[in-house]
Amino acid sequence: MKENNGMEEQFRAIIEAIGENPEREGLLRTPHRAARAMEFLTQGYEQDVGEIVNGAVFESHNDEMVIVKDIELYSMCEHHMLPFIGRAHVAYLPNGKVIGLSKIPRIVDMFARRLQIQENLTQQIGQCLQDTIDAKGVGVVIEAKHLCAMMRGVQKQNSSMVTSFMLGRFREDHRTRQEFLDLIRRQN
Ligand SMILES: Nc1nc2c(ncn2[C@@H]2O[C@H](COP(=O)(O)OP(=O)(O)OP(=O)(O)O)[C@@H](O)[C@H]2O)c(=O)[nH]1
Ligand SMILES: [Zn+2]
Repeated sequence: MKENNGMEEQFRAIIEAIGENPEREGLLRTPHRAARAMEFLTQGYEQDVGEIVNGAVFESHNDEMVIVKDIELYSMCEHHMLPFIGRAHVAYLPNGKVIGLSKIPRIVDMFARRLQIQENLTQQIGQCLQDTIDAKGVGVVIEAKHLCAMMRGVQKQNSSMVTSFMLGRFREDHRTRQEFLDLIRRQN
């Protein structure tokens, strides 16, 4: 964790700028808490994929599609610094190698814990997985709700954004893409 990088003072200034009193009891430790929270929510900048994957790439002759679906996703939009929240579905076709199951949600979190737009987040997850296991194809779909469009702005509570990124066989072969989309739509 970064120490004393000025964030606490900046949060104190924001509290003052909105007309609140940073000295009142309930807000005394808020700059500290908010800075810690922001550091957590942006810790993806400090992480790298080598550390996260930690060598958990295994040889396998299985060449059927692997899907990890319904990965909870919490990120922050880079335009308003408000959360967007949803689910990521990640699939790949192995090419002699598979990745440790837990590593896919870890890769999702590494990119989600940065300031993002959903399209770039989707692409970065897919490209990172491809670079790590050299798969025959990779597919990523993210469905998310953006608080910047719910709490403020257009104030639409029921719309969500769906983005996808397909590489290799998922891009070239519509049956592979369809199989992925069908499997993530199923309830179980
Ligand atoms: N494509 C994309 N747009 C996003 C994402 N997150 C937020 N936005 C949009 O970014 C845009 C920024 O538009 P601006 O007009 O510069 O900002 P604004 O005045 O706050 O816009 P409104 O949200 O429409 O009030 C808005 O349309 C947001 O809905 C995202 O992940 N992807
Ligand atoms: Zn936004």
